[in-house]
Amino acid sequence: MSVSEADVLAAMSKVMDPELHVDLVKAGMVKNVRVTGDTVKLKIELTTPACPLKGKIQADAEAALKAVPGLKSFDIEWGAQVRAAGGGMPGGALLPQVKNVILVGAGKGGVGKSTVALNLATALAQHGAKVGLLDADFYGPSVPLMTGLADKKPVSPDGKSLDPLLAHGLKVMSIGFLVEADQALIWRGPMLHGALMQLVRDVNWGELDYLVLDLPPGTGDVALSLSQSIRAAGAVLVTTPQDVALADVVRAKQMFDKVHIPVLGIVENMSQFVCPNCSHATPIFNHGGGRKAAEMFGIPFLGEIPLDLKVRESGDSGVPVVVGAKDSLEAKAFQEVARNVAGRVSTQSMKSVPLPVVQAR
Ligand SMILES: Nc1ncnc2c1ncn2[C@@H]1O[C@H](COP(=O)(O)OP(=O)(O)OP(=O)(O)O)[C@@H](O)[C@H]1O
Repeated sequence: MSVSEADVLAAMSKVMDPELHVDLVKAGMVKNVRVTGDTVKLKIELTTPACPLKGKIQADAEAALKAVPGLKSFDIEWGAQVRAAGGGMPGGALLPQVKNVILVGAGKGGVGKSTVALNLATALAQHGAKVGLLDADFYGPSVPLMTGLADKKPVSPDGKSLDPLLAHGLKVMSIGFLVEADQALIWRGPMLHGALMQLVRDVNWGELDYLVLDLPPGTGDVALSLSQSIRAAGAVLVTTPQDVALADVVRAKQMFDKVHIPVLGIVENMSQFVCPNCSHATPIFNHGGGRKAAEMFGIPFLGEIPLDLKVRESGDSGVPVVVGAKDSLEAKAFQEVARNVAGRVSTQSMKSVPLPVVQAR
């Protein structure tokens, strides 16, 4: 019995991408099908190199090909092509080469937002994605220290734009590179908006799959400003597990809803302290509150990061834990968060993401 390309495509159309809820053929993920006699070669192009469900998709695709009558062998080449949020329309006019802008926000300070933003960005880059990290935490930029770039300054190739600095596979820009560390930063209104637009528009980001943007805590000003000028794939909310932090996460979610930025999910940071000697887990700030909040909102829970000395030390030393201790429990937790975020962003690429209200200059 001879096998045709149509037989192979019919088999692949029975395989669902469990995250996108669409079959591989409809999602345009099946490429280069070449049937020769009773064997087939094809390429499956995932929507992110950090696909959280690759194992399941691979098992299902292989099972479907094994069930094609007459097909004796197959060779699947795996690849990934990150798609732009908003059904192929990237970050808006200000960021035409950035496929997905991911905001990282928190209802209040000190919950580990910058730590999550940095490790998320780095983990995505470790999968092979092109990633930028923009520290827009005007009131306490910590990315220069956390990336080991504290004594560096970005240069301008043309007197107008700035080249981002490079660290750990990321293109990095921070408001902290542009102002002195001890300068009192009293940003408000138009000044804040202007500086933010400079960081977004006047940086030579080049082509990026993901731009991870570390927001200042709590305030709605920056989120509002961004919602008016760029198209974000969505926001990741970081919280610690105790009840008082959860009240802040509720406010943060309401703020993103108000400015029509989809919330991709919640990360619980400083979740439990796992003793490095006996592995006993102590829920210092309680445990499970992030998941509870996610359930309450009906949004995904993206993962929990343990409270650990390594994470704090890595922040101070300029080497993120996903690089410096990449096999640790903490690094694995960040990697899982990154895969889950990438999966959620992929689902946004199938939907239309709200357009900026105004194209700011
Ligand atoms: N899981 C963790 N375990 C141990 N220390 C952590 C963890 N997450 C963050 N930290 C530490 O907590 C401190 C605050 O973290 P970070 O600066 O990321 O928080 P933030 O929410 O961005 O704060 P801010 O609102 O001030 O910008 C840092 O010293 C960081 O290294």
